[in-house]
Amino acid sequence: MTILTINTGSSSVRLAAFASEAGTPSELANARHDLLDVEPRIILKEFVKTHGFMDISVVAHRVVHGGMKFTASCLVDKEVEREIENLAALAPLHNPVALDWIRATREVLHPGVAQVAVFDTAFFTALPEVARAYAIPYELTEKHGLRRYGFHGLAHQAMWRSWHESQASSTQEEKGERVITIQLGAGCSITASVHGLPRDTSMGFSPLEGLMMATRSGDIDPGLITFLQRQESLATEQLDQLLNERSGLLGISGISADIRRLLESNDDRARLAVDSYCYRVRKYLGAYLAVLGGADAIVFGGGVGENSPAVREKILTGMKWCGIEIDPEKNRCSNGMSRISNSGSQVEVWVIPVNEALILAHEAASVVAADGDQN
Ligand SMILES: Nc1ncnc2c1ncn2[C@@H]1O[C@H](COP(=O)(O)OP(=O)(O)O)[C@@H](O)[C@H]1O
Ligand SMILES: CC(=O)OP(=O)(O)O
Ligand SMILES: [Mg+2]
Repeated sequence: MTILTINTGSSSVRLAAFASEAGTPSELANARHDLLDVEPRIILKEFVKTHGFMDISVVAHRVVHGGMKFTASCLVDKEVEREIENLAALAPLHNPVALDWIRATREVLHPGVAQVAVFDTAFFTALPEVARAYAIPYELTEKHGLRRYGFHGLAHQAMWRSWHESQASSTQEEKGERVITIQLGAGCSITASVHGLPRDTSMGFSPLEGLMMATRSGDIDPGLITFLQRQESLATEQLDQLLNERSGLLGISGISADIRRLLESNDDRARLAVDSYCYRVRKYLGAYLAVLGGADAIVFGGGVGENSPAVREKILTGMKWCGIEIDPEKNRCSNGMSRISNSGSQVEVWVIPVNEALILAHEAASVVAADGDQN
């Protein structure tokens, strides 16, 4: 069986194909495209043709917001599509794009191909109630399903699994399993987990809350929103756009959403943007150390987390007091999966390439198998 996985992020789309028989899916090919100017039909046709994949039997799509209804992966039908569409306003950078790819897949591949939706939110379904609740009137919470949903579920799961596998081969005594995973891509979030189960996470009801991101604000005082609404006479759509597309690194710097450009710049606002970005991660890290009562490992992933030693260093410098010490040389030279803490660090610090595609492939295989058992 050949599985195609499609991961639509806010700045990129990643395609991968896997061969899957009884065991672990093994990757055959992958491709990454910037989301700007991408036409799903053309990309899909090209990917299938280039690699000669004529036998794709299932396609797994990452869908960022699954709301209350989707707590596990499922086959996509008209009803599921409608629900993903209904949630589009809460994940405007993601759900509409995922829908585009679902529709393009139906057109480009043969009609019998099964499509599976794998939700970023599903991993956080069992988040403890204290971490989930918003302090607003409870009737509204119940009426609208207002909770911290949490996002980047595939990414945090992928980082945790890779870290856990690395421990299995370790000869040391059994390690604790309090892990803080930090996903820094175009979207950014941080999750505290124990034995692979999330205890808290920074993204909330929508993927806007928490850390500062490329173009998203992350945490801001809700009072600021009502102030701007009044003073700037902003309509709801304009506010959505301001907070999702014109804020974060881009908003503060006024130069770029790409942290590489800001790190190279001498501009004061570029520096402020990078400093605020790293400061926010450090602040959350402190909070999650308190939530977990310390940590056994910290893991960095995502386009920034995997590739920017400068950002990792800014976040973690001066944390020896709580047992975190990175090795500057290991940090600078990290390549692929690597441990960048020094030997005296009580908390291990890792850089781990985030393999969301493998999680997608596993989910696709199990949904198809469960469907086969039912029929
Ligand atoms: N070498 C690098 N140093 C710093 N940031 C990088 C580097 N390479 C890529 N990035 C950043 O990674 C981000 C994209 O990360 P990615 O995880 O692919 O995003 P997405 O959230 O779309 O999945 C971009 O904003 C880019 O600035
Ligand atoms: C949820 C989210 O922000 O995802 P991404 O970082 O891939 O845009
Ligand atoms: Mg991503």
